[in-house]
Parts: sequence; structure tokens; C-alpha cells
Amino acid sequence: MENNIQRIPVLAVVGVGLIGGSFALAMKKAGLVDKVIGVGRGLANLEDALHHGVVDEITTDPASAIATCDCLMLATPVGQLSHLFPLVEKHLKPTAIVTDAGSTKGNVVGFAREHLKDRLPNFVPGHPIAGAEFSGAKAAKEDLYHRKHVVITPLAESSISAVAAVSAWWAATGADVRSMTPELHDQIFAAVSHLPHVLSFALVDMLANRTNGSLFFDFAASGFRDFTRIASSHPEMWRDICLANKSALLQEMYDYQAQLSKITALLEAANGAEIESIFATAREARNAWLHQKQQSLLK
Ligand SMILES: NC(=O)c1ccc[n+]([C@@H]2O[C@H](COP(=O)([O-])OP(=O)(O)OC[C@H]3O[C@@H](n4cnc5c(N)ncnc54)[C@H](O)[C@@H]3O)[C@@H](O)[C@H]2O)c1
Ligand SMILES: O=C(O)C(=O)C[C@]1(C(=O)O)C=C[C@@H](O)C=C1
Repeated sequence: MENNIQRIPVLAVVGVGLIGGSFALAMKKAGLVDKVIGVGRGLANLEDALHHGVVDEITTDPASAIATCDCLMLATPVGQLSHLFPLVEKHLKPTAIVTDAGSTKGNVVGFAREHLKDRLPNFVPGHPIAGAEFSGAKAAKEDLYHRKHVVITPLAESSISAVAAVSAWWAATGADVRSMTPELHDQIFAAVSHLPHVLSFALVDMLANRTNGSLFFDFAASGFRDFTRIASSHPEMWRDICLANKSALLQEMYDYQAQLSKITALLEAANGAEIESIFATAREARNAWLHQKQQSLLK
């Protein structure tokens, strides 16, 4: 299978964190890459990446890495891409392929259309649906994408060969690659990823700001831990995601507020039957989702 996949003599990863670092490790494990250049904002994380064998060279100068690479993976928080795409347009080799791992796609495609001119066909937007609340190169894992979805949202202008290469690289990580429009992508992930993160951050922030908050944290247990795991995620990354997907996320927040208002009214009326019915529907839907994930092994 490997023989049919385009090899990557030089892979440059801008943002060598959990996601970019895991992509580099997976490409190394698949034997598809000869050299990985890690690009970062500061040396401490890059030195960790070098030390752990995630990358082979490091630099804080994106232009030099962009000019040298055959595949460019942009894995910074999504807000950074408006600064990075002008460098891509200026320095990327005509034959090199660019992709990204951002959690939002509409704004990334917008930045690409604004800044990538001659290099727009080289770009294939992507998003691995895998992750964790951990950040940085030390969190990178070679099997992070194994049996996970990766969504690509190719542009009409993306070259067929670039789409094929990016799909094949992700497939080589063990992922199941799906294609959709950026609009549908952003709508889906507003509901199943971005809203849950906002809710989790909001609850922990609310309790942290109580004068007697430590009393509540003292007694919080596994239910609280499960609901709030994702409130340990990176604040800058999630700020960028919320701002980038503002309209779809706001719609989900309004719908959720309406749902909370409905349950609030039922509780005020002590309407146990209706409350139980909502909980039963939710339990059934979640169990069916878990079962389907277990069957497909795309956990
Ligand atoms: N964490 C997840 O669960 C997850 C899952 C899928 C996609 N993503 C997306 O992947 C991207 C990276 O997320 P992550 O979890 O790896 O974050 P991370 O914090 O682990 O890594 C991001 C790295 O990018 C660096 N960086 C930021 N701006 C930079 C710049 N201008 N130039 C060079 N380096 C820069 C940071 O210093 C950091 O080392 C984000 O766009 C995020 O939305 C995250
Ligand atoms: O597992 C986690 O901690 C995640 O937040 C992963 C998660 C998600 O919401 O499922 C977060 C952001 C991504 O863009 C994709 C996956």
C-alpha cells in the first residue's frame, strides 16, 4: 500500500503540539517521511519535540521551513493561519502540498481564499477528529489518529493530486477519511465539540469564581471529572475555535439555552414525568451512539 502513497522528503509542521506532533510521528511510523522540520513560536516546546524524536530539525522562522518542504502541515491555533498563509503564498515550492488540522474550516478556507493565490490548488483543508485536553509536543502520540475520523473539506480549486495525497497520508495514520463542505463541518462540530467545551469551561469558571468554590471542588467526584475533562484544554486554542465558528456556535448555544429553559420550567412545575422522559430519550440516544462507535471501532 505504501508504494502507492506519495513520499514526503521534507515535512514541515508549523505548531508542533499534540496534533501536529502526532501527525509527524504517524508519518514517521508509516515510513513516508525522510525529514521533519518543526516550526514554533518558542524554543522550549521545539526542543522537547527534538528530544522526543517528533521532529528532526527545529526553527522559529516559518518562511525558511515553508520554502524547503514538500508537505506543509499547519497545526497552530486556527487564528494564526491568517498570518501564516501570506508566507505560504510567498515561499511555498510550486510542487509542495499544504494542509491544516484546524478544528474549524469556514474561517480557514476564508483565510486561504484571501491569501493563497497561485498556491490555492496546493491547499487541502483537514481536521482530525481526535485529540485530548493535553497540549504541546510532549503530548504527541504516533497512534492518535488510529481508527479515528479525519474530515477534509477540499476547495473546488484544490488539485486532484493534492487531495489524493492528503487523503492517503491521513489514511496511512490509520484514520477513516471523510469529505464534506466547510459549512456542514462547522455546523456539526459546533454541536458535538465546540458547545460541549463552552459548557465545560463555563461550569468550572462559575464554581472557581464562588467565594466558597474550594468547598465544591473538594467534594466534586467522577461525574464532575467526566463532564469537565475538556475544561483542561488549551484556552488560546478554544478562544480561536469559538471566535472562528461564532455563528454556528451561537445557534447551538441558543438551542441549548432553550433546552435548559424548558427543563427549568419543568422543574419549577415539579413535572417529574416530562423530566424523566427527556432523560430517558437522552440516555437511549447516548447508549445507541456508544454502541455504534464500539461496532465501527471509530472511537
Ligand atoms: N487538541 C485537540 O483535541 C485537537 C483536535 C483536532 C484538531 N485540533 C486543532 O489542531 C490545532 C493544534 O492543536 P493542538 O491541540 O496540537 O495544540 P497545541 O497547543 O498542543 O499545539 C499548538 C502549537 O502551535 C504553536 N504555535 C502557535 N502559534 C504559532 C505560530 N504562529 N507559529 C508556530 N507555532 C505556533 C504553539 O506554541 C503550540 O506549540 C488547532 O488548530 C486545533 O484547533 C486540536
Ligand atoms: O478529546 C478531547 O479532549 C477533545 O476535545 C477532542 C476534540 C473533540 O471535541 O472531540 C476536540 C477538538 C477537535 O477539533 C477534535 C476533537
